[in-house]
Amino acid sequence: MAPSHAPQPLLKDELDIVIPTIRNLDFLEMWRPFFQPYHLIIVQDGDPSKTIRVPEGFDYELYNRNDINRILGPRAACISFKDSACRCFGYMVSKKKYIYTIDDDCFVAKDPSGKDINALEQHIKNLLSPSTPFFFNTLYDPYRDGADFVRGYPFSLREGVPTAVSHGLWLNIPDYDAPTQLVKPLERNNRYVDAILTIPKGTLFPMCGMNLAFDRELIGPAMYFGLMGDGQPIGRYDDMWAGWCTKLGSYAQITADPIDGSEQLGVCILYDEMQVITDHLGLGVKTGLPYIWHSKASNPFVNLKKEYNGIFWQEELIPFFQSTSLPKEANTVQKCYLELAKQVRAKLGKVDGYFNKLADSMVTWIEAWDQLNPPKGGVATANGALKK
Ligand SMILES: O=c1ccn([C@@H]2O[C@H](COP(=O)(O)OP(=O)(O)O[C@H]3O[C@@H](CO)[C@H](O)[C@H]3O)[C@@H](O)[C@H]2O)c(=O)[nH]1
Ligand SMILES: [Mn+2]
Repeated sequence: MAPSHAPQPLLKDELDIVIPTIRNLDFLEMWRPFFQPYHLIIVQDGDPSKTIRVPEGFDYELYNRNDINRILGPRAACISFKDSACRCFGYMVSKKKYIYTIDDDCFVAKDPSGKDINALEQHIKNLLSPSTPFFFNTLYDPYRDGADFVRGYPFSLREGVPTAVSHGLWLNIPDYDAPTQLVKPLERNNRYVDAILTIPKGTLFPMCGMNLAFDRELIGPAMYFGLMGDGQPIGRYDDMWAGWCTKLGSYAQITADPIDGSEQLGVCILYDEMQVITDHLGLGVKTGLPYIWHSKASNPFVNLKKEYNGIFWQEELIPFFQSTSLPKEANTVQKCYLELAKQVRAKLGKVDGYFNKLADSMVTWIEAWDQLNPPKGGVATANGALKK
């Protein structure tokens, strides 16, 4: 037990750590100094009859497929089986403001000085400091110690905007797709870049779920990791799908009512349960530090089988996301997401019938999210109805 004068770990009671696993949780021993004060939500994938041992001393809740089916009933169909996408169930059942998700083959990395990297602490700093999506700061994150806004950076934009997502990176095994893994089987990432960047507005990015944190109250309902894995024609695009939707969902382009003739930029953000589209404020997404040490290269041939449709379809998906805009009535994350599901069905259904199923799952996800996370003052009932 830490002495009472010891500083409390940042966001100790406001953050859950979500871990998808089809293996074991031995990796937690290495993370114990950093993770032990926090609550874990373990999503056990695969055979629910298998017992996953959680190392002593961790405060956790563990859900297997039987639990997911029991809690969500028919809506459980939107949670992937036999794919790391199952992790998003943990986002839904959490009651905390922040989420950190990490894979079970990711370990504590060392910085160039040889010091263990507390990835969780860095993610929290990233989320608690603003982002700068509207104007690029060439000296990287201006809010870090030892950095600032450079000359020519507009003072009107230096307040920055709330950060919704913190995307960490990986030393050793990088998150390459199967073709790249196949041609570069021995490549390891040994390059530690001491930088945190805000991803500019209107720019999509390939979000990896291996080492990721986000503000659940700002963007949680958009963090659906899609319908992947068992029974689906695609896998290992779970985090990519969520990243595209989330980045788009961060900016609800208001196509109506321009005030001064310019396009209003609006987002759906939650302020104290009030949902506000705010002009000129977006939600920031940061990438860069912290690094984790990724130890396991999954099998590139197995990955190729899972990914090939994603590699093919993404050439149509990216233009879809780049050209999508949301109506001004979409004034909550849930409404943004449901509008997006409509457009997925209308515009991607012709790419492949799978996208009709995915659009349905997106709607089911929001229904399940609202079932488990009723607005304050309402009580969720088993069938998802809201009891006042
Ligand atoms: O069927 C499954 C497979 C895996 N898991 C758990 O998910 C994570 C990631 O698994 P793994 O380390 O095998 O996969 P990678 O290729 O290294 O991961 C990258 O690809 C993404 C897949 O979408 C993933 O997010 C990336 O990090 C581990 O915790 C497995 O135990 C699972 O639950 N079910
Ligand atoms: Mn891995």
